[in-house]
Amino acid sequence: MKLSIHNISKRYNKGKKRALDHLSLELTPGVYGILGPNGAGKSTLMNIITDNLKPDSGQVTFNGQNITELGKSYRDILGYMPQQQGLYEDFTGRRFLWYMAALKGLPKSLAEERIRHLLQIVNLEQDANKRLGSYSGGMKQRILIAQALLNDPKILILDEPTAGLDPKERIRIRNFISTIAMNKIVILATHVVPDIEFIAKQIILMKQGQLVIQDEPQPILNRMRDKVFEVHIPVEDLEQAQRKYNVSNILSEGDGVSVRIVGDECPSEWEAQSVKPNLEDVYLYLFEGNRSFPS
Ligand SMILES: Nc1ncnc2c1ncn2[C@@H]1O[C@H](COP(=O)(O)OP(=O)(O)OP(=O)(O)O)[C@@H](O)[C@H]1O
Repeated sequence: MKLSIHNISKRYNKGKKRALDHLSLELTPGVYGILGPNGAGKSTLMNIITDNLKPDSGQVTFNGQNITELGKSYRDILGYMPQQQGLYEDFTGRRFLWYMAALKGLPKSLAEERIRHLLQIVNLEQDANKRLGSYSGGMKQRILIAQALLNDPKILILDEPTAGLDPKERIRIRNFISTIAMNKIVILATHVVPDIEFIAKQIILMKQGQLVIQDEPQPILNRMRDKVFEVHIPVEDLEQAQRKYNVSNILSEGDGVSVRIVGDECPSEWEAQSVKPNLEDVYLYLFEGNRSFPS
């Protein structure tokens, strides 16, 4: 199973605003984490992959066939969880799933079985008859994931699935995504960087409509070796450190602060220690520091 994005470009505002610029990707089963600052083109890409938006040039193919030509048979294998908005607050969780199953054209008997199964999977059986308006943020995210899974999709697209959740719910949703990812192409766009570091087979980093990097987490982290440092400094020096360096984290420690710095050069003002990079450091290095990896 392969989803290919071939050289896609897209502009808005009569060509004035460039959203995607000759983007190409190859996706096979597994979780892909899409990361990029606001305006990088993530939503535009997802809208094109879901065939809700036409690119100006380039094409998306599923197993070699153009998705536009596949039409309904492509939509039948697609599951999409949009960002949380416009939930039917008066619907119960169960009624919402029935409604979405009808929109997707699922036969009644199949819908009944899927809804029962999915309510169990997302752990909302007990709350299925409560109004969505009374659901917590995490419960709403879970019912949205459940609706995306109604047709047992081969391609699952999740837009910010953990937005606004507390850490416990985030971990739960993250683990849940891992377990349902088997034999599916899962595309997950998020600003919550640590969420994908642990579950993504590959990370896709985008900036200004272009692909910065598509690779497994470890090789990306390896490229950050000797670019992340920790210094222990007095509080008075913090402002100087923030002015001069890309600071990724500050931790109050005793009578000073421990500061995590991302950059090409080891800070010389203080005694610095090189530390193990994480994906947040990569994000900061590429996007806040406006740098690129040497090829
Ligand atoms: N309908 C539209 N009309 C005009 N410009 C648009 C439209 N949709 C997106 N854009 C612009 O295209 C660029 C890419 O936007 P897109 O929403 O795809 O990025 P994103 O990475 O999803 O951003 P975010 O993280 O903020 O959701 C941005 O500069 C945005 O302002």
